[in-house]
Amino acid sequence: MPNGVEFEGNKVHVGTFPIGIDPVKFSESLKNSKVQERIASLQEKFKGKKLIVGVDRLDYIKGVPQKLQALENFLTNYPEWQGKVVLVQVAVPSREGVADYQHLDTVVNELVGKINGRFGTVEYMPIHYIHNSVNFEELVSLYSAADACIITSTRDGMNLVSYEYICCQREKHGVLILSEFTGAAQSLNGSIIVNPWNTEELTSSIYEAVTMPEQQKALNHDKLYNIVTKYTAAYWGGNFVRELQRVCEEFDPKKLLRLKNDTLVDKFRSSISRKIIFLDYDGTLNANHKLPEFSRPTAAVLSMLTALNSRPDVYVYILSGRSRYYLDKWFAETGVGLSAEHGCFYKHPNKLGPKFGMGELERRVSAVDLNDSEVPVPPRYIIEVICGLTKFLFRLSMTGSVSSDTSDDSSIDYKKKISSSGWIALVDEVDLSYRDTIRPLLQHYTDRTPGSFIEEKEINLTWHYGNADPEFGSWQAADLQVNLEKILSHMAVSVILGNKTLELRPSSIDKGAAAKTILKDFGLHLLKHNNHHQLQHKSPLSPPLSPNSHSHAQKQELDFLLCIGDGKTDEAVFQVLTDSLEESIVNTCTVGKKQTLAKYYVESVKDVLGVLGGLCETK
Ligand SMILES: O=P(O)(O)OC[C@H]1O[C@H](O[C@H]2O[C@H](CO)[C@@H](O)[C@H](O)[C@H]2O)[C@H](O)[C@@H](O)[C@@H]1O
Ligand SMILES: O=c1ccn([C@@H]2O[C@H](COP(=O)(O)OP(=O)(O)O)[C@@H](O)[C@H]2O)c(=O)[nH]1
Repeated sequence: MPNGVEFEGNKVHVGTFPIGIDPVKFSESLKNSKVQERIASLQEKFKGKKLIVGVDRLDYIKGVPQKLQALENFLTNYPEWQGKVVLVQVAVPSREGVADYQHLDTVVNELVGKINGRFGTVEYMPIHYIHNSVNFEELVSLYSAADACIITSTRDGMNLVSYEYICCQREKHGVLILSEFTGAAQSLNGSIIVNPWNTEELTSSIYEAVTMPEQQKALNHDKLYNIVTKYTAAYWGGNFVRELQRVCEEFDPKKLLRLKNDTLVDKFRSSISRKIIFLDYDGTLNANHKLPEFSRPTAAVLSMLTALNSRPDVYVYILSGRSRYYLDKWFAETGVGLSAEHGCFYKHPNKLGPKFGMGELERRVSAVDLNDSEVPVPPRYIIEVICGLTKFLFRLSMTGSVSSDTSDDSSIDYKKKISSSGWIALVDEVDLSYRDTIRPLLQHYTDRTPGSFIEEKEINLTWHYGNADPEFGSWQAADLQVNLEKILSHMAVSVILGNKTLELRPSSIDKGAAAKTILKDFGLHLLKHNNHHQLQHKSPLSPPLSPNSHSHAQKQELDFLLCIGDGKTDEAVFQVLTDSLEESIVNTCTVGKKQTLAKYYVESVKDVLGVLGGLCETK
């Protein structure tokens, strides 16, 4: 799940930072002679009785009436404890001008009167009610003298009283009864956790607290004390600041450099080896359109792509989430390389010829040529019925696969399926039935979100809500995402958040995998900075190289790479390029300032076209 949002170049990060107390302040105060005297006097006063303490603001979230009712129930159910259990309840006045709080005050007063009237005697008063704040020494003395502390909040962000009580119980090892609805309940393992709405459970917890054997109390206390003295207020502060620094370092828009056309052109001009250009499509080469099928490339884009790709040693690829259908339809005339459906399929630029990229081992195994009718296929939202045929043909393409059984070489990371139209499938035995599982849910949201629609590609499914009411569409998308993640938790399918889209694709493939495979098809010696993609090139034909010789060899094979993309899916490409290529070769660039793995940014699609135009003009 995402733990932050980005808005207009700022990042808002959400984390959990449980607050603590200053334990030293409490332990020091217990050494104070006045406090020691007060503790002794309280012990004397309640000698022979179990003293339970409650300390709350008189707020309706603190569950004070629930606590009193449980005490009444306890004294009723366990009459042998009448006269032997006392509750000292400190109720600090809060928001006294507000009607609800005034009502709560009345309810609590009546309950205290009722219980004291029912069980009280000349010698015994079950509830000592202090409707006031108490000073620190008195508070610490009460905490220390009490055999148990009871907290019954129905909602409470943290609740520090629980921490303070434990801190003052080094001697007695008193029992903590703690509502499950407090933040503290998440950490304070060793307390009796209760639901304050369940009077019977609360009643039993009081019984358990007053009868708990000493050994058990000591064990529980040790656990609790360790937590309270480790996760202190100082720890909280340090943790929070560290996290703040980490997030700021990770997301520092100042570190992101603006891509300078002149510098890039200089690098391009001085390149003497191969040059690769990876470009995303939607949002990079074309501003978004409300309907995907209308977002076709302009003549200017097509002519720049053609011009760049026809230069010797320049290889242009469009790495897109689009279907093969649209990519072929729109870019065939340019001859550029393509990757469709977020890495599921790719094809090399026409000028490299049909067999380019097939390694020695793969060449030995004949790739079954498919009928070209397999591609292009119109997308489902245009002609629904074709889907079944697509599925069938896709499975057919699998039969032309280079099976791992036929290869004893681990250097082939993906089984490539190649069609006569040049497309290579990186998806390996994808079980397309995931779409049948997901489709009804997408349809459910489509029916309820006017303007939304489902785009069916060969492998991926995309739910578009760009035409829906913006607020309602985003609301529905967030809801759908939660539901999808529940269903997909046991499936190898991922949800990607796009521009007004939710896309479903096989988890094993992304644009980064396609980029890496393309680089490997060029026979590049990829560096191994980390294992992000775990696809390491190990050609049986090339001897192992040291890291230095790798980067040297790499520069001879490729000395300029430009990659521009605007979306989250392009980040996977930036990651792969950063990990596997020599830094001086790579120019990664995102569109719009944001948190990114790219080194550079440009502001807009117009700027991207400016960058490409600059390269086209290079002599
Ligand atoms: O990887 P990309 O080339 O950026 O493709 C990503 C998706 O692009 C398309 O959707 C986006 O563009 C549409 C047309 O401008 C727009 O209506 C939609 O809101 C965008 O998300 C395409 O329809 C998807 O299949 C691609 O995965
Ligand atoms: O008479 C009193 C009783 C309690 N407290 C303090 O009030 C705080 C209550 O914090 P808690 O997180 O338990 O609840 P909140 O009132 O913030 O919801 C604790 O630090 C108590 O020591 C106080 O200052 N005076």
